[in-house]
Amino acid sequence: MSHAFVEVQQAAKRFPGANDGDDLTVFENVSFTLEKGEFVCIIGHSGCGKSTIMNALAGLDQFSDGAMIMEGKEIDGPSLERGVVFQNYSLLPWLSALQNVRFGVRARWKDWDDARVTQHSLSYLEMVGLKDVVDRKPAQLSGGMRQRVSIARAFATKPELLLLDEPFGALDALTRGVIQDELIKIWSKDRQTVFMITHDVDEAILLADRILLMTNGPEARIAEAVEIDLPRPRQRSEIVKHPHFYTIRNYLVDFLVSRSGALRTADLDRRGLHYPESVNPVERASTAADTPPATDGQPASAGTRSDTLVTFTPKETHHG
Ligand SMILES: Nc1ncnc2c1ncn2[C@@H]1O[C@H](COP(=O)(O)OP(=O)(O)OP(=O)(O)O)[C@@H](O)[C@H]1O
Repeated sequence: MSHAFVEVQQAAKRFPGANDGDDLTVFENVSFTLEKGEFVCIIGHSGCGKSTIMNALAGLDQFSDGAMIMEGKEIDGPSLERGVVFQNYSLLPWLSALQNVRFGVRARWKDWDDARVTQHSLSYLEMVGLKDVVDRKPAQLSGGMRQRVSIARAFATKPELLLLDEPFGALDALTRGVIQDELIKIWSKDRQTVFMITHDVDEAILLADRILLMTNGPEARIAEAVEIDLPRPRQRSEIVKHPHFYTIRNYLVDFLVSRSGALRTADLDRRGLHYPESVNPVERASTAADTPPATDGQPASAGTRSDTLVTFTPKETHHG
């Protein structure tokens, strides 16, 4: 029996309630897999638990229930096999860009001599366009440059699983576009497995093989996985011309604008649970639970269970 590269099984996260109140269940029954070499994005409204899932995969947090398995072994703490890039760069401020990357590379390959560590680190800094500023400290770099150092550091250590928590969230649109292109370039070369949080639908379509859609929290879940089968290599200016691009985009936007809240409301009603009125105006406004959106082209399959894969390209049927 074959197993996925990473499997999250029936995960839930609960926090104790304040002042002896009820526990807060952020999410429940979250199950998904990542195949080796796959680029998977997860989207959902603030507070549904995306970072909590990512931190658990990084080994920095634990689920209240459920299991996480990578290559047949339970994840029970941080490991060099799992690299993380956070939104806030997390560079060591007293080290130069090169020293920051060298730090990770040195920890990964302890038997490499200094020249090899430096050469390997420089090659990744060059890939993200920082060849000329490798001796600068983080404070002497722009936000975009700092994030490129973080990405170079994460990829240079060649972890088997890369976890990216909104890595471009703090960047302006132009810089974001440039670094997305660099990320595609570097991922195309190494084909590591990537799990990325983003709030940007266009970014998710540009980068992902699959996008996991989370309903609103508390009591969130993964409602669907959408397969992005636009041809690679993808370029921002080209994919918008693909006949499926806007169908996929409309589907995702509709999920975020209405279905993510409506599905949660339906889940709570089904279970007889009640939370105070949502502070999320989008959720308050939503009504059409379980109704796939009207798009200019319907997906080949659609549903509302976490194991539902939504595709927009009808698969070829082979006869004989
Ligand atoms: N230590 C804690 N105690 C109580 N609640 C917590 C704690 N840590 C996180 N939470 C709650 O868990 C929920 C999920 O947080 P998380 O950061 O995972 O969400 P998210 O989907 O990543 O949000 P965002 O998109 O804003 O980053 C939030 O409602 C948050 O308030």
